Amino acid sequence: MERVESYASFGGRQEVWKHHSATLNCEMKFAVYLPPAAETQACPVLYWLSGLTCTEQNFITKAGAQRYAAEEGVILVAPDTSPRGEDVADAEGYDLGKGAGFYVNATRAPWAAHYQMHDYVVEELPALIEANFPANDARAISGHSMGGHGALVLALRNPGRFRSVSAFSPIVAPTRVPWGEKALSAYLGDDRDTWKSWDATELVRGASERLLLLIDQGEDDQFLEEQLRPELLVSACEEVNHPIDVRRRPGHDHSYYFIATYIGEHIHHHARALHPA
Ligand SMILES: N[C@@H](CCC(=O)N[C@@H](CS)C(=O)NCC(=O)O)C(=O)O
Repeated sequence: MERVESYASFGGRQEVWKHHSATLNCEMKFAVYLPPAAETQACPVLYWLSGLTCTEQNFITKAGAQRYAAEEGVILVAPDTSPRGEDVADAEGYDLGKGAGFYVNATRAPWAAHYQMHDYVVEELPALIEANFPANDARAISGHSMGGHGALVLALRNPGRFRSVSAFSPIVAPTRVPWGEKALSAYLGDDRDTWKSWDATELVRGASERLLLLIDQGEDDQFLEEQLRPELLVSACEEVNHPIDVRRRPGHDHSYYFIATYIGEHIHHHARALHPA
């Protein structure tokens, strides 16, 4: 593992590391923000999953999250959004292949050789963070758009693994919208039954844990009606009495300007779960 960037930030450090991922079978970068509290004690970790086209850079350069993580004593970890490298399969378009791993474990060629983002984010990355940084095993997860889908699905698939979950502008029903249908058919094949275990609106129906789903959604988001459709998750939650809090924000779009406006509220929400009284 090698540190490739390091900056002072709000009394702590913003770093970027690269390492060989055994799960993804390639070299990966991830960003880690260490709050000042991490100099003297082990801190809990909030994992952030970015959206389509992003790398580990978008969140750390645009969301302004470091100020809140410093105040709350929370480590932030932001992985890349797909495996990377010349021998990693890719496709035309920004919504499949590199930059579009969808946080699933692919089962189909040519994707399965590297596209195992679920296992990377749930298993390999936390093990690496908890062994090499001043991190304890209290974990939370959040993300944006494709990464909001990732946060919801990873939390719902892995009860007990995360103490809290939230999302900005998530793709809540990938089995029913164009971005999701394109990615899931490529990574998993044409049998739509196999897609359901990667869809938050399906998973919530069988959830064994009642983790509150905190969601922020801009009402002027250009992807709201075709790709995101938060009302589908709200109905599924109502059917099974699963707690959900969707905060609709007038005037906000899909961008990091929206995320930066409300990220403090999300980090506060996670900090309350991560630092039990
Ligand atoms: N219109 C965009 C669609 C992709 C997009 O909006 N990506 C969002 C996540 S779904 C994002 O975070 N983009 C990078 C950024 O804003 O920094 C494009 O073609 O690049």
